[in-house]
Amino acid sequence: MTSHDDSGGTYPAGRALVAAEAAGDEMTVEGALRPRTLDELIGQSRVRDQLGLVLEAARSRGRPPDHVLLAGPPGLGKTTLAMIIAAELSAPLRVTSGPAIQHAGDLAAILSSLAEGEVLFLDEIHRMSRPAEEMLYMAMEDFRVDVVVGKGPGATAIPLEIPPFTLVGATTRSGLLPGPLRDRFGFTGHLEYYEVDELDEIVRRSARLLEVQITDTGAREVASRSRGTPRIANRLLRRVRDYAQVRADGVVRQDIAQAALNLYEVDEEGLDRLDRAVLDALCRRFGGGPVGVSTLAVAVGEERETVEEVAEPFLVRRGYLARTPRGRVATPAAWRQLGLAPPTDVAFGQAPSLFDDDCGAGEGNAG
Ligand SMILES: Nc1ncnc2c1ncn2[C@@H]1O[C@H](COP(=O)(O)OP(=O)(O)OP(=O)(O)O)[C@@H](O)[C@H]1O
Repeated sequence: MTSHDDSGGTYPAGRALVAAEAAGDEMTVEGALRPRTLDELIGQSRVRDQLGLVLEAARSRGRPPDHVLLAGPPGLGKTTLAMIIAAELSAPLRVTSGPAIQHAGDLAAILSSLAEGEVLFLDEIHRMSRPAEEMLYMAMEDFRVDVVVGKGPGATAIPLEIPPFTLVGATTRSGLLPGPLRDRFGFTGHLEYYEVDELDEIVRRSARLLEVQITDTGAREVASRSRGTPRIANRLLRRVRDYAQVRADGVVRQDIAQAALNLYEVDEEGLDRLDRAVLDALCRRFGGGPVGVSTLAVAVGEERETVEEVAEPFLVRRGYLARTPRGRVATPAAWRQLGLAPPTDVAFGQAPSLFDDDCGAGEGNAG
């Protein structure tokens, strides 16, 4: 069984979704769990209200809305919102990402093939190449690009009209976007981490779609360990469901959720193996910092981006880690989390930096 997706595609529902789940098709499952309209979206009430107004005004004018920038940590719903924007406008959606656009020509090819009113979703927009970015400025403002033909002194720029479209850019690092690009978005939605109550609702909705039996306390347990992130909530739900099926009667009760999440090393606060490894390296190996994020990433055997975009925002939010101009610093709470006494001889954040390798651009996003 399939249901129609407002952007023209189909998505599995009911038994078909359960079958995709059973086949381990995570992308299909994740896609099918996405809310399809602003009304279906749980949480993010501020962005929902603001965006709702932008879209309604555009609809009443019969014109594409201003370009939209969605900023926030991974897994909070940027892709979901881009799909909702297209669906609410009854417009087709084209999906691409910054890393896929390395040359201005790549972007010109996409832009010139857009239909009037189409929504172009550009994920990880901060990772686009500079020449493509410059081409995008003109496209966003004037719905026109200059395609350069030839090289050297003989090169000529051929102006190319493009139909009015709406760009939806998504970024986990809005601080890295150049001012001229940021200024060309008429609306910026800052996605916030979700409250436990909202995640609770998301978990119960996903459980319904996946035909997982879950008790209220079971859902609460999953929600409270999901570190404010719907993608994590959905993932943990699938893991506790596995556990409930294999080790119990299939019903996700609180004790089952606790046992499963303990097995997967997700603690009561939602800290996982990577979070603990970061805190452990920071406190035990680097004396609480300050230490550069690249050094920290090497110490835990992860990519810098993963530490910076996945672990850090949550640790900062929980008050375990601070980003200072001199590097990352463990707070007294971090030491206590690891069962260690915070050092008393060094004022918080004032120690000389051990490895000031990367306190430049990336630090601009602190907080
Ligand atoms: N408000 C919400 N209500 C219900 N489910 C949500 C919500 N936001 C996100 N989700 C779920 O979380 C998953 C991740 O969302 P999405 O892919 O939109 O995040 P993202 O911010 O684009 O992440 P990334 O930046 O990593 O691409 C989706 O499968 C979707 O089902």
